[in-house]
Parts: sequence; structure tokens; C-alpha cells
Amino acid sequence: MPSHAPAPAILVLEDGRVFRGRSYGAAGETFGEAVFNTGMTGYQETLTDPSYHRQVVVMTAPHIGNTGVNGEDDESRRIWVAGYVVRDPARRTSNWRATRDLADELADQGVVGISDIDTRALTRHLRERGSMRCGISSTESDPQALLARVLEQPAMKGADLAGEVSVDAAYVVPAQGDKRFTVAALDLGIKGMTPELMAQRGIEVHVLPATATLDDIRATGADGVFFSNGPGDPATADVSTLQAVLAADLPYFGICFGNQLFGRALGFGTYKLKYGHRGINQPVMDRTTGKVEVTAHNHGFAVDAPLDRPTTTPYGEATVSHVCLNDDVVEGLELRAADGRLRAFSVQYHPEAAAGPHDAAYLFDRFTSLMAGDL
Ligand SMILES: NC(=O)CC[C@H](N)C(=O)O
Repeated sequence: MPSHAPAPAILVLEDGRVFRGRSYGAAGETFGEAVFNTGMTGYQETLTDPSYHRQVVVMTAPHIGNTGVNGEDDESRRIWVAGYVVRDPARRTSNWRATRDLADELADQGVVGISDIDTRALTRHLRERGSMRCGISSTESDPQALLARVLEQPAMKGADLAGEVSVDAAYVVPAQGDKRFTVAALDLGIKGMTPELMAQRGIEVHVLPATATLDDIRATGADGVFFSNGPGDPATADVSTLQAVLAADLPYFGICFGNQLFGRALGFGTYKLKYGHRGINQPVMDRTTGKVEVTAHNHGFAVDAPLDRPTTTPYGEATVSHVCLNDDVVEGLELRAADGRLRAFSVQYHPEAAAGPHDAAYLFDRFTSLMAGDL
């Protein structure tokens, strides 16, 4: 532990509100979209979720870092958040799995953070005014000068980011036990737990770059296709590959960004939510069974589809399968052929649940049933 107090730092929102705190993680300056996450656990998974690329994440849980970081909970190869805002960083790491302190990890990966922030006031501000651009700096003491730089930053609306986080080359996650199926998974910002949960169900997962075409997908011998979560505005993404997948009648499963692109491929629009859903206790109803799941979320955009009626599309009949009980936001879509057979489905939330409750793990079983032709 340093014997001196960390240097002062400031956080400035694009509407001019200023919060003063202390440097946490790397010293320096950073910019991004300020969003809040309400998860009480799972900060390591949150930090390494590629969907947070270009976002400054405010943690509403007041103590962050208590369990340090470990060699098992990373969801990708690095930390992706553009900045990190906490109230009270742990003074001491205490967990049997911990290999190091969170503050050291943030510093080593160059992640600029700020602590000693009234995260409750900041979260209330973002809830009332909406997510917005912000800057954090431990090198600039003049909020007006930092604000001028915040206003030069690009907005999240219109941002095309999946290509910035995707892999350059394909790789294979082998099936565990007997191999039952092959899946081509487009990495738009994929979290490691997703291919893991497929592999546990006997799926060999070919993770492909975001630019993969239908030919690339076919070359894997895929029984099914998966589009992952990912950062940025879904309105900017090209959906022609997904439309080709649907036209070819390949079984499809999508998560989060993969749900938004599925919606667009079916002809629906997407829009930006005021402040998004980011946390691990969001109630979602599966409208086919009436069951409510407690689910993990990380999305700032949503699909604009009618809740009260099916929609006829060139690929079959699309319905909203899941809805968020807090605000009626579309949380899942499914596509059926004229004879009622399920062809494709997706959810806006995170059945891979890293972090989060495991209520929605059945969706991975549904994907295997879809590929088996049982639905
Ligand atoms: N986790 C995700 O896939 C996020 C999707 C999209 N970037 C959004 O913010 O809504």
C-alpha cells in the first residue's frame, strides 16, 4: 500500500457536472460514455467484458476490489472499460482465489480510474439525464479544460466498434465429452463463458472474426450459427451475413448485440435507451412459459419490435419472446417457420451469466435442441 494518499482527480460529465475524487488505477486522462452497473459482485467479469469498450463504468456497489483479481474470471484477453469509477476501493485484497490487487491490475493495464466519488449521486444524475460522455483526469485540474475535450469525443450513438474488439484469426474451442454439434460463433466482442457453456454441451465452437461471411461459416461445417455480444451501436452494423444465414435456414442463436443484429436482420429498428440496463438482477419474463428469470444485463440499445403481435418477415414469423419487467424493453426474439418450427432465437440479456445468476442457462440447451431439430 502507498503510504501517501492518491493524487486528486476530477470527473466531468458532458453536461458540465463535476465530481472530485482521487486517482485510482492508472494516472492520466481518459474519455468514454459514462454508464452505471448495479452488480454487487463480478467486477472482474465486468471489466473484461468487451461490450464495455469505450465506456466509463460507474459501479454502484460501494466497495470494489475486496476479492482482488484472479486467473480464472477474465471474460477476454484484457480489460476493456475506458475508465472506472468507484466509491471506496478495497484497502486490502482478501480472497483465496486472488492472485493480485485490482488497483495494480488496473494500473498495469493502463486503465484510468477515479475513487472517492459519490457514486449514488452520479448514478442518480445519469438516471435522470441519461448516459453521456465524460472525462476523468488526474493530470488536468481545470474542469472547464477537461469539459472542452469531453465535448470533442465521439458519441456512442453511431459508433461502429465490433471490429475493434474482435479476433483477427479464427480459433476452436473443443467440445467437452462427446462432440454433438459444430457452431460458428461470430466474435463481435465475445465473452469467454459463452463458448465454454456451449463446449460443456458437446458443441465444438469455431470462433470467427466479426467480418466472417456465410462461406466462412459454411467452411466450419457448422450445424448452427451464433452471434455474440459486443460494443457499439447496432444500427451501424452490417446484417447481410446474418440475413444470408437466415435465408439458408441455419439454426441461429444470438446474445445481446447478437439479438440486436437479429432484430435488424428481421427488419426491426434499434434505438438507444436513456441509461441502459447494466447489472445482474434484472427481471425478465419468458413470454412462452410465463416464467420470470433473474438475469444479467449489459445493454444501452434495444430492439424496437411490437410486443402485442407477431411480425411477418421474409424468413418467417418473428415474435418478442422475452420482455424486461422493469420497463417492457424487448429482451428476446424468436423466428418460426410457417409450420411453427423454431428457426432462430436470441436474447438481449446474458445467459452466459458472467457475472450473474444462472436462471437463463436453459437457453444453451434450447440451442442444442434447435440444432437437433427437436423444436
Ligand atoms: N453487451 C452487448 O452486447 C451490448 C450491445 C450494445 N453495444 C448495447 O450497448 O446495447
